[in-house]
Amino acid sequence: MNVRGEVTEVGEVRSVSTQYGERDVLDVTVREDASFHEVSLWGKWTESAEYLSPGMELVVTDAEEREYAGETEYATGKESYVVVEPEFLVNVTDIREFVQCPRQYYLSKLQALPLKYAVTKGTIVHEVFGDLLRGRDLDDAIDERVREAGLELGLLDKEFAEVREDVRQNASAIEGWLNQGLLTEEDEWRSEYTLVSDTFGIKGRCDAIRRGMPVELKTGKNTNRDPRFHDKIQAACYALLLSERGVPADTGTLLYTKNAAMARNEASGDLSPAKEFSIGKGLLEFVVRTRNHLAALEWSETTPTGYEANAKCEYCFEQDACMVVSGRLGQESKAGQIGRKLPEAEREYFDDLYDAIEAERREVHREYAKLWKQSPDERADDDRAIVGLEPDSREELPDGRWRLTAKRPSAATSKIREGDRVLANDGDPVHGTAEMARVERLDADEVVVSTDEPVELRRLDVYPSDLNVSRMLSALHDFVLKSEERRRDVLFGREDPRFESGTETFIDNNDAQNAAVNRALNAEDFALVHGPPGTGKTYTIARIVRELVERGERVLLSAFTNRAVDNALDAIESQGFEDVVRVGTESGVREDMQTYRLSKSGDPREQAEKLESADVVAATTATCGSRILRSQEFDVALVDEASQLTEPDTLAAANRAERFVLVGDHQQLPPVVRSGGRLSESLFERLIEQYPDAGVMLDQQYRMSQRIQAFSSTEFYDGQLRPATGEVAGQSLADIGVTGVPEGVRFEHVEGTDAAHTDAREAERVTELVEAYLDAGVEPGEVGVIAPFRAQVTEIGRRVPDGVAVDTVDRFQGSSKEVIVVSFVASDDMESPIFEDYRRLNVALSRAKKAMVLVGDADALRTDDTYRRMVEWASL
Ligand SMILES: Nc1ncnc2c1ncn2[C@@H]1O[C@H](COP(=O)(O)OP(=O)(O)OP(=O)(O)O)[C@@H](O)[C@H]1O
Repeated sequence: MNVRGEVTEVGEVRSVSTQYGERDVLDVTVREDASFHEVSLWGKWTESAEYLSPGMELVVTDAEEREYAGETEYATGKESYVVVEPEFLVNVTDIREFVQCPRQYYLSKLQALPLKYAVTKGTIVHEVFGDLLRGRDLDDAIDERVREAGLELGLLDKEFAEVREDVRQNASAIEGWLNQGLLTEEDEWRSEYTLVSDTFGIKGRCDAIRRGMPVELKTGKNTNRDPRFHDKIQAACYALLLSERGVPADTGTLLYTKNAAMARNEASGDLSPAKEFSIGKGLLEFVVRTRNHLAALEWSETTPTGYEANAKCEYCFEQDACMVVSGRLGQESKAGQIGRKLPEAEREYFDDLYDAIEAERREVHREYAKLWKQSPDERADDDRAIVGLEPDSREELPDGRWRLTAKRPSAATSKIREGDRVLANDGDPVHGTAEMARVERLDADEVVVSTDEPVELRRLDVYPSDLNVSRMLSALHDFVLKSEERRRDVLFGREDPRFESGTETFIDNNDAQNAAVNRALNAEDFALVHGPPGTGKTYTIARIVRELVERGERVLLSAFTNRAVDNALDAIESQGFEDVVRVGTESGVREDMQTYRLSKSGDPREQAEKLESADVVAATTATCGSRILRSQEFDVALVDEASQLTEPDTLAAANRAERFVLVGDHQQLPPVVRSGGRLSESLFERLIEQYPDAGVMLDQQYRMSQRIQAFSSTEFYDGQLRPATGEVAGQSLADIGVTGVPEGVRFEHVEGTDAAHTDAREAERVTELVEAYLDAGVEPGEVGVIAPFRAQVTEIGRRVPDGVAVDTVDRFQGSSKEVIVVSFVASDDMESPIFEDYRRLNVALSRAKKAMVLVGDADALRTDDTYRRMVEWASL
């Protein structure tokens, strides 16, 4: 049986004589639910004494059980593994690096892979390998895969023909091996296999499985008889995960594709590309112990020094980088330190944000653990999965991928959207078969996804990825260790931001907007544009971009969401400016902006030229951290929705440019982070508080009637917000031909219940109100309903007619409607916060143009000061 629980006590390692001689043993107490277990860890498992501490989670698999003095005791047996913090899912590639050197693992985490030919080529060769296994023609596969990497190759100054030849040499080795008769008809192949283990706390994607055994591809050479040790480790990880699924994988194969590509006379060693080795329990235990060590370092937030493993720094090609990082950040490292130590403030800042980012990563892992901790129904209720699918058809596509279709008996709500990358699976995403998939279509009664390999499509799961977390870390690294001193002086408050003087007229009907454009153009370091709801942020951004380009500057235009990036492009386009390149995935970019989208695939030179010559490049901040955009430099980075971005996310864009302009509103939604803490404050908010003079607030709004905007203006903008024109102020439903229904703002009292997150009675009332507006002639697309909880959104969604948008505040930010109904989910007290914080309330109350109805329990709402003022205002 497996023992799994929280460590409450760790003993001392003792040596005892047993029938096998002297052996070490470590006693640990583990709490599993309400009971405490004494567990003895024997032999090498005692190593964990060095890092095991109370509070950690521990698993002992196949523990031996015995009764002693009326108590059940457990001990590790021959088959056992001991796993520390299994919920922290360590990537197989990280274990491999950690074995090479823990410090290298740390550095890779910080620095992110740059654009490098070896990396791009490696990816292409892996893809061609998968294609060959799927039975594709070698030449076709090479042609297509090289083309697909066209943009990266072009930026690396590579020609199509040259890369083709290079890849061919590597791929021929594989093909030769596949054809060597080594493989018989019985060979069962499967390429790219996603494996996750909730017991061992490991996840990864194996290059291929042959007869149930792992095969790993390496695009390097190795003339020794044996595979390299760290390569073996990687294959052993997969073997461990496979054996957990009942496949006793005792052999691993490493394919070194460069081996056959070398001239025969070059080396005297073993030139066969494939090297097999046997995988014994000892190696698997080593893998688990290494993984434990890594997880424990992460748990205790300790920076590796390199001493943990017996790393040989003098042979390491990362030695210099390692010494610089440790020198500047004042870290202990086996390689030693060079470089000047950064000022204390910067080191503290680095440490604080590093910890915050890693805390966020742990939250992502916790989210991941819900894949097995929650039942399918719980996941569906939580909107994290679409369950109960019935596999319908599967079709192999010309490129060897698969299109899978399934029927969807119930169209429950979920976070999954078309274009998302999800985990498609047979009903059990962890122990069954699961494949990464792209959602092609999501209808009420059918789903269509595409995958590399077919699966029985019974369920789709949200796939929590820590890619964004990794990108935050490299943005932090780039800022602290690579940015200009001047930038750090300003952002760390040692110098004030500077502005050139001079004012010109760019916008003649709005003074604040004009001041904002001037501030942005005059900024030598950065400028801030504070834009409350509907004040023309996008309009102002478009004007700034156009003017910068006219002055010969290269601009990076970025925002948190694809939607905001596309909106800004739209505004730029409507100013008659079209020299723009949009970087993003096909599914992320809006249909009418596809013409600006730069495809990653194509002729290397042409694609690179398009990017490098573009005056304006537009992408989300997440994409700003990609290999492609990290190869580009700009004069100015202009970031919209900056108040919704974490500081490192904003830096990802700012790092790419000499100056930056942030546009946002810290009185609306803050950054969305799971862990809270330091990441919930945006750089925008920090800077506007530190340097109010660097910002300009847009004070005229083009959206709400006078009556609607009043509360938001007094509560959140010191009463400074005002309607831009008389028409905006005095607008009424009559302007759109609707009469006989209430305008302005109204409060509807509904008696509260003690139900926490839904209220059916209130949903009924909301529906009646919506119907009254529709009956009076308001188009469904012009009516919106906002509720604080998803459960209430579902409750209302199933009642109101199609076409009426019903959603949470987060989904409404940035949009507006003629009529808005806000459901406060009447409850009889204010125990659970309604809109989490007042900023969400501000967003909810500033979406309507002409009519807004607030529905809730007035007595309960009145117990909070802000809500009391709101009820009074709405009941006027
Ligand atoms: N100076 C201006 N003169 C005329 N119309 C303007 C001006 N500035 C903005 N507008 C108009 O006001 C409307 C709102 O502007 P915009 O979409 O730029 O606002 P926003 O602040 O980005 O909105 P949100 O709060 O939703 O992000 C648009 O229709 C825009 O054309």
